Amino acid sequence: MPRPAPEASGPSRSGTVALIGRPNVGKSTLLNAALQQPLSIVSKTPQTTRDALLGVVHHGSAELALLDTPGLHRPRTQLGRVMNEAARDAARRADVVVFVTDVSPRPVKRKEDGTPIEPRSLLPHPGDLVLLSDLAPDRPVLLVVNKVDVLRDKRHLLPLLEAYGKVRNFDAVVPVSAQREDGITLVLDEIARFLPEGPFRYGVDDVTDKPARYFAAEYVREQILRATQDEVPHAAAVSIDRYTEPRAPGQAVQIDATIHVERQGQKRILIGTAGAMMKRIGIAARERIEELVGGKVVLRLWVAVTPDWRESLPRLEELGYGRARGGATDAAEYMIVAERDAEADEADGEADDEGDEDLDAEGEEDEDLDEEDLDDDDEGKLDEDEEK
Ligand SMILES: Nc1nc2c(ncn2[C@@H]2O[C@H](COP(=O)(O)OP(=O)(O)OP(=O)(O)O)[C@@H](O)[C@H]2O)c(=O)[nH]1
Repeated sequence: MPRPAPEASGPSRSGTVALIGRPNVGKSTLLNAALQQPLSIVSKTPQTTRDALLGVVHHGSAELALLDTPGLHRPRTQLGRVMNEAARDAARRADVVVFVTDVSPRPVKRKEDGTPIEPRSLLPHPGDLVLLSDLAPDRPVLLVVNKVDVLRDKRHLLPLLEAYGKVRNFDAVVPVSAQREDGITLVLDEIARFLPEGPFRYGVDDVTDKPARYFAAEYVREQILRATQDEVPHAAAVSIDRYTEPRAPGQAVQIDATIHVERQGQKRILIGTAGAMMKRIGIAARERIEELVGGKVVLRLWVAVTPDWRESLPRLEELGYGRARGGATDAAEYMIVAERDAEADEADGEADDEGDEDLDAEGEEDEDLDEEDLDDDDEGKLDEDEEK
């Protein structure tokens, strides 16, 4: 159900708002809830978001330019460093910073015999303490504590909020469930209070500044994240080789895209037996892109092995990380066509049943990360080469 917009009152306010936090805490889900549309891709795999994504929300007399950002983490690749820098850059540019965390239970410290040193309680995440120690000292910072729906005993919430309050004097603290869209209006109200007075910079119907081809690549990647596990989601990138608008009404948008992976084994997994995995990914991605563009799409997917693309700055540039997404590719080796025709529609039905499976509902963390979340084992430091 659409959220009722508050009455516009007082002078207009407008500004940039960075959603910052560790991977997987729900920043993209929060952006989507604020926009009331699933613009940003969401998955249970940490480090889903790879670059800053703008979503514009008009809320009463305020215009909020919300920037979803990659989760800040301990980087092990150039890609990780570029992602962290995108998040830090957004925080530097923002008028207001929204620091997002979640209430996932943390492991407790134990004695040698295994007995817990302290009762199992919710504590601020150690990674958050690192990130908050130098976050935007000179501008409003709001704390959003997400995923409160997972708390069976809501009495744990207040001590947790109090504990975060001791870490930093937040300008506002709002517990939410972004997934259930609970508390979102309050978050927007609080942000609006801290925005500078000024005219709106976007049209009332503007949602983002990225072109449809950017989302075409992201929605293919989203399906890869949902369909694969272990190292494949982290090793996959998508480039758009061709994006052609329809020449006449009723015709389809034509998209050619290449999925880059780093090794032959990952390519085999992605293709699947007789191309089944690729077909499933292609169909689901095409449907998502069709919703975005509001018309028919023909999507052709290739898979290419592009060794060590995550370590190569020129490759990252080509793939659009660290700047506006674009980029043609070379050496495509495999093609699957997922296009809307009678045969494909038939296949859609079958793929849908599988696709409806909500992988996100598992709420599990991916153990096979090749880049680390800032977790309890961290010594409270990012990599030496990573300026904070
Ligand atoms: N239970 C519950 N799960 C949530 C909530 N919000 C997000 N999630 C889930 O948490 C996971 C991560 O959500 P994202 O929105 O992708 O998190 P993110 O912070 O953008 O992640 P990165 O891209 O890694 O930075 C997904 O499986 C979401 O469905 C919530 O309010 N409650």
